[in-house]
Amino acid sequence: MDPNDISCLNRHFGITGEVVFKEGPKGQGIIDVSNGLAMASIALQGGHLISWAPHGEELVVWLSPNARFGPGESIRGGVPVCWPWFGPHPAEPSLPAHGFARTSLWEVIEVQALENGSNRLGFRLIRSDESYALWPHSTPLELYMTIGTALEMELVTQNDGPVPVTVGEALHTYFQVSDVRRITIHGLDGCSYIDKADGGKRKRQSGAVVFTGETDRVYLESVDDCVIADPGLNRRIRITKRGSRSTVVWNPWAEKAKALGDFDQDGYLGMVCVESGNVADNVVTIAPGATHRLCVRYTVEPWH
Ligand SMILES: O=P(O)(O)OC[C@H]1O[C@@H](O)[C@H](O)[C@@H](O)[C@@H]1O
Repeated sequence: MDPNDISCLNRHFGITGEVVFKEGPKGQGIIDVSNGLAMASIALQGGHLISWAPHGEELVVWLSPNARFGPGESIRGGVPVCWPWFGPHPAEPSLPAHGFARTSLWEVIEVQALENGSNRLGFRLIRSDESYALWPHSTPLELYMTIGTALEMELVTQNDGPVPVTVGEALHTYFQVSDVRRITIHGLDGCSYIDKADGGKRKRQSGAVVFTGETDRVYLESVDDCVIADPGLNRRIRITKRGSRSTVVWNPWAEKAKALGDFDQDGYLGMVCVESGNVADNVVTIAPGATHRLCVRYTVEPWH
């Protein structure tokens, strides 16, 4: 099946009124999910979830109004899939930052209506000559999303090759917040981190994370739940994970956001990235024939 053919996708995988494939900005294939519990949208390029909110809740996942949707462009916001390396390539800095999964086309492999009212969607990364040139390994990659009161995402890397492969990865989730200067992030107290906004110095977190300027940190050996406490939106967002030993916390602040060019005026104040993955010291080596799973669950809790 042509992975871009909207009517074919609707015929094979659509669920009337619940899971609908459509043409989005710049002709990109988009899936709109609206069930009794939540709404979400996903771009087929990047296997990129671009919005999610349980019913009755403000958007949880943030998307820049200036996000670019062109072929091969990464979308500012949502949940970019960083794979098979995170940030700059470890040996070759001219290669695309965060790997190629977020700019590649993904094919749909399953859509299900679950008994609890959620929808489960499955995607497989489509490999191309270009991506084999960047990453000459046979490592099929699948992504599963369950859309309901909770959002669950599972990134599954299979090593089909004859040698071990080492993967860096993250679900680079952008969260909508009332004002990044007023939120706190809990669950990282005592973790050591690489401060990318301070020349890569190694530091240790003490207490909750607060934001007073550009923040770009890779927390290592971080396995506990992270909670974004947002008094302005009267809620806490809980991030629970398995198969992930790193958490990346990022806000570009004013100058960097301006330089990136796909944030709107003061847009950086309304977002924060809390990324679950395996990065830097925590990259994962997968033995031949083995499978690695990165699983993350997002829920919204009331303030009180
Ligand atoms: O602009 P990009 O490639 O989407 O990356 C955004 C940010 O992603 C974060 O994960 C990195 O830690 C930052 O260093 C980076 O600036």
